[in-house]
Amino acid sequence: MITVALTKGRLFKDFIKYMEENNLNDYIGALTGETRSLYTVVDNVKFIFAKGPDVPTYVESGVADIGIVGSDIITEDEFNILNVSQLPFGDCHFSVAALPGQESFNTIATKYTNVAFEHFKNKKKDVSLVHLNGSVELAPLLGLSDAIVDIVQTGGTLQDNGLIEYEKIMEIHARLIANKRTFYTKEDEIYEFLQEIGVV
Ligand SMILES: Nc1ncnc2c1ncn2[C@@H]1O[C@H](COP(=O)(O)OP(=O)(O)OP(=O)(O)O)[C@@H](O)[C@H]1O
Ligand SMILES: O=P(O)(O)OC[C@H]1O[C@H](OP(=O)(O)OP(=O)(O)O)[C@H](O)[C@@H]1O
Repeated sequence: MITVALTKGRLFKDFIKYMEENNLNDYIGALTGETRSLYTVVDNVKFIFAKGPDVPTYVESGVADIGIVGSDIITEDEFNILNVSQLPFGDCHFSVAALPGQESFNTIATKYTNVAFEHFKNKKKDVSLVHLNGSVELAPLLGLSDAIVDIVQTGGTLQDNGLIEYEKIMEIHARLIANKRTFYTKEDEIYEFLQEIGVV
């Protein structure tokens, strides 16, 4: 038996869409049922459904053998895991955004304080960071910050709130991560699963 930690929310929807588009039908039925259960077992694979930042925690501990997580999560925080490979879904990017005509970028609101800190440090720019847990676009509208560092996918949220992108910081993709020990001790089962989902 192997345990696979899946990120709930958008990344899960992208994963299902990717499998549907590629006719990888082994797991779709079991994963898309109407239930609030947070795990399901299909043959030799147990899937658990977790919030993004918790997926590497499960994998690091060995409770899960492999995981699917956004690169945003493992860029923001360090985990003792194998960062195995990029997956062909979950594409978006980190950007700096603000109101049009904004001239100073001294205060930055973000969920991703480490990403923002590194970005402005590399530019040799000293900024104050304001940590928020969501709806980050509100901050420049209300004067809490000059700008934000946030994930942009369609650009719809920025547009609907009258903000524009000033700088793209980095691309984000779904990543396959693995436990440093069980990736080798359960190599055959993991390889078989990765074949079934078309990533090897
Ligand atoms: N538009 C987007 N906004 C945020 N994350 C996105 C977006 N598009 C793809 N992703 C990817 O999906 C992952 C999970 O995103 P999701 O929005 O479901 O979680 P979240 O915003 O952390 O959760 P919640 O909204 O419940 O706090 C992210 O870690 C990221 O890699
Ligand atoms: O470019 P878009 O396609 O509009 O996507 C980007 C938006 O989606 C995410 O927010 P989310 O909906 O997860 O809500 P949150 O602000 O509460 O995190 C992200 O933080 C942006 O606000």
